[in-house]
Amino acid sequence: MVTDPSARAFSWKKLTALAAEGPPPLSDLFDHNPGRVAHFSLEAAGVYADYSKTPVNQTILDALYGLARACDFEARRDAMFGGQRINETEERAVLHVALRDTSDRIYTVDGQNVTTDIHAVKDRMKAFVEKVHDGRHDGYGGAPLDTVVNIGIGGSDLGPAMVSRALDPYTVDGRRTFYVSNVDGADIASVLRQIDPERTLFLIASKTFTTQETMTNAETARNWFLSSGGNEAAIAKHFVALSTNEAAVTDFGIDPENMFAFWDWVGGRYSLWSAIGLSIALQIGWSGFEDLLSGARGMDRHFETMPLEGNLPASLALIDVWHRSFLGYSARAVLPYDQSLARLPAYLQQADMESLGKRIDRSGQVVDYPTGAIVFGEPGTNGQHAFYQLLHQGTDVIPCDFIAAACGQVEVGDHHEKLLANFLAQPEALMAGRSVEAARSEALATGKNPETADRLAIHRSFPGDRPTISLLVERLTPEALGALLALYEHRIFVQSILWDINAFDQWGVELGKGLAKTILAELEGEVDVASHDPSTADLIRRIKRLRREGGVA
Ligand SMILES: O=P(O)(O)OC[C@H]1O[C@](O)(CO)[C@@H](O)[C@@H]1O
Repeated sequence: MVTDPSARAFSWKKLTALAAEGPPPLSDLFDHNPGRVAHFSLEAAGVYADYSKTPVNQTILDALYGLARACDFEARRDAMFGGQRINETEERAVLHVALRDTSDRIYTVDGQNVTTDIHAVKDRMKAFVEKVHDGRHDGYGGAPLDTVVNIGIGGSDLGPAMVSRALDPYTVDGRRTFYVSNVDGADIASVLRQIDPERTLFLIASKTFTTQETMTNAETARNWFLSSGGNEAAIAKHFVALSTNEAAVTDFGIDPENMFAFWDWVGGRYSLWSAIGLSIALQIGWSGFEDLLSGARGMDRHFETMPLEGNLPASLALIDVWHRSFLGYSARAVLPYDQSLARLPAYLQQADMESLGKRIDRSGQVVDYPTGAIVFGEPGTNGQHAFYQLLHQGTDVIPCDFIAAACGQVEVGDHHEKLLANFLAQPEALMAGRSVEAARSEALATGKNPETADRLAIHRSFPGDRPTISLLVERLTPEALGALLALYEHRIFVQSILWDINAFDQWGVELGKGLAKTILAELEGEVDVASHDPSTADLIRRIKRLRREGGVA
């Protein structure tokens, strides 16, 4: 589907040849060019990225830029901002960028202005947040609605839940926000135990309003509300829908007046900027939510206007593709040195892996190169005491994103300096490593006898040469967070351009969903289970028996 496949093939071949020479050792790169940081770092919208500790030199970077051009980077980027239906398998435009644009620019899809609709919903959201905050919209008994429970899953949960946690210090006094996602009843049960129905606003967040987990939890919340003092008339005050599907919202029993809409051109995993972000706005106030949007807008402007060579999301994406498709690194760790970003890895798992976990290209052909990497992570320093052993000494090379804010949202004693010291030390250690000889000397220096030092040296050595990208903001404000998230969104999009895959569909989630429906009927009834493979059939029978014996079925 790229306009000039031969140019793409030429660039791909060139990069394959460069990779075959072996990635340049990081220490050599710094030895040859001590000023390398200035050439291999960029700043945009308050986010600084140092990618000098990745195995790229100017020749490799130029070849990657060449590949991006051959893949129509600019045209594809412009097609997104232009509202073209670049999500080809769902025949949808991809315009989450329009949600955060406060300028007077008009975005269109098929010639239809979508900006007016965006403003209309935002105006309603703002008015609603203000009414809840000042008590004009109160609970059925006249108490303030100071508790929000967002019920959603995937993009209708991960983005808002991650932002809500990240911006906790910006919470309007006295407000509490909970997120329920899992169909496991334990999830909603633990939230219901902590809330008062008279003070709680339930946001039922679902793009389709058909998702099994969300509808089940919404039903449970409604039953609990009705059995805990609320009545049918009070539902209108306490239940709000965030969705694209008005018919399903009405069927569920929520008045369309209590629905905040968004549109099919907002992908689920790109939806926190839409009505799906209502829980964030209720938590931090409307102006805080606008600051989040405006930070993202800053990154959008940079991404849309900056030529390839200075373009931060594009440059990081090129390195990702170099790592994944040419050097064969199959995973990437996301390591925020910031406890408030504890849910960022989970959010990025959906954003990245649901977008890039594809093996069919845009022309319907099976690709012959690796695409999306496995994304995982934990906040530093916790991860250091868990899986960093493998990052430092394991057999796989796993590129890492290290993320930090120079100033803590909360500065307690010297905690933040200690956090930052670790944020700086780990990438240095991953790059520098330690030779067997240095490990032996260190063992001797710590009092080991020569025989023990000899024996342990190899175990205490580190291969080094492990790539990292360091991302730094001044402080994790709503603006900075918005910019950081938009950076990741565009980085994912650019990778998809280079791989010629659709970053905006998710057919891979359908098969298991469908089968679960069939199995549910079998678990709940006396239906024959012979239609499954022998292993699944045996598990179903075994579970039914255990549930009978356990007294729950
Ligand atoms: O918002 P909905 O329609 O309930 O969907 C939730 C999630 O389910 C998916 O469709 C598949 O997991 C995601 O893309 C989406 O974010």
